[in-house]
Amino acid sequence: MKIAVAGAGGMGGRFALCLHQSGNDVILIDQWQANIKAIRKDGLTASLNGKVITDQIPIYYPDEIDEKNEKVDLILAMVKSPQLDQMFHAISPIIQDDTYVLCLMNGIGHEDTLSRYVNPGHILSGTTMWTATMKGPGLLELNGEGSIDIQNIRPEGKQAADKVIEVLNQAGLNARYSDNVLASIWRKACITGGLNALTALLECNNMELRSLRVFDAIILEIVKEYIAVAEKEGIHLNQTEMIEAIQDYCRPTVNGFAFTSMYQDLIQNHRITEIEYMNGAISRKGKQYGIPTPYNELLTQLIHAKEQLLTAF
Ligand SMILES: NC(=O)C1=CN([C@@H]2O[C@H](COP(=O)(O)OP(=O)(O)OC[C@H]3O[C@@H](n4cnc5c(N)ncnc54)[C@H](OP(=O)(O)O)[C@@H]3O)[C@@H](O)[C@H]2O)C=CC1
Ligand SMILES: CC(C)(CO)C(=O)C(=O)O
Repeated sequence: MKIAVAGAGGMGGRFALCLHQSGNDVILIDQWQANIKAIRKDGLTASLNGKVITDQIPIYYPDEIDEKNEKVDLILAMVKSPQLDQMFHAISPIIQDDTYVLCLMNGIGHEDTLSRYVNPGHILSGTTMWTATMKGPGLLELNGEGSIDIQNIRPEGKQAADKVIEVLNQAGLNARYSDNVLASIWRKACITGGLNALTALLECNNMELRSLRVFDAIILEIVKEYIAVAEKEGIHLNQTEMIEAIQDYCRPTVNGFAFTSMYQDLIQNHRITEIEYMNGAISRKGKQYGIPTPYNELLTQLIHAKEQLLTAF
């Protein structure tokens, strides 16, 4: 399959590497100059569960992409949420009638952005529990295990979803079909809502967060707010299941030693975060439905305050 991975960060790099190594024709698209330079010069290098591998994968700036140089079967959307619209606007020349798009990014509402550029019948949506850390330009640290849940957002996309799952599984990415991907997206959003902002504010990894005496009490309130808002959107989240999923994720044998993507953005790289697509979305939707969401609102405000202190934002 010919696949363009839009966003050559940690996660885009992980998926590109696995898909390329399993025999697909893969290109990367990114706009981080140092990253592009490094990958063009030395290839994409990853420490994959301790084993170092390097692979040569073509990489382009978005404005180098036009309809004549690259016709792709699938675009994997793996940028940070605030960049999605800009990226798809820039690469719209390669989005043709038979192109499919798979979005595995964190956050709520990306299908609406993608629908501006792609026929909704060609959008596949999903979540992933794989993780990745960008150690520097062209350099990835990939630890632990993960999975991918996917569904077509319109019935006509089912055949494409099955084909993409097959390709992802050939690449060892542990993908499966979800009958209710919106619920999977909300479940994942609730996990990131519990972990990401707190780890960035407290500057700790998942396991350290889990060890704090206040952890259970705060997580309970965040999760309750997610559940109340999700219910209004017709999505049922189970409180015990969500809390156990968050606790489980922090175990040393799962992803306890990992740093969340928000920690990486804000604390390591001093970049603005995806908070508006995570706890911020709950706070906005809470207002819309008349549901109080004080924990998610405060977390959103505190992350914005920290963005103001640490970034040029
Ligand atoms: N990392 C993780 O463990 C997980 C992440 N996700 C989600 O996957 C999506 C992609 O995330 P992820 O791969 O982590 O994103 P990264 O931050 O690793 O990369 C995203 C983009 O940010 C830019 N960038 C990254 N690092 C730097 C830097 N140091 N300096 C300048 N620019 C930089 C690059 O493009 P540009 O220059 O165009 O900004 C890059 O394409 C997000 O929605 C995230 O929430 C989901 C599960 C786990
Ligand atoms: C790994 C996980 C699930 C942690 O919340 C995540 O998606 C992230 O870091 O953004």
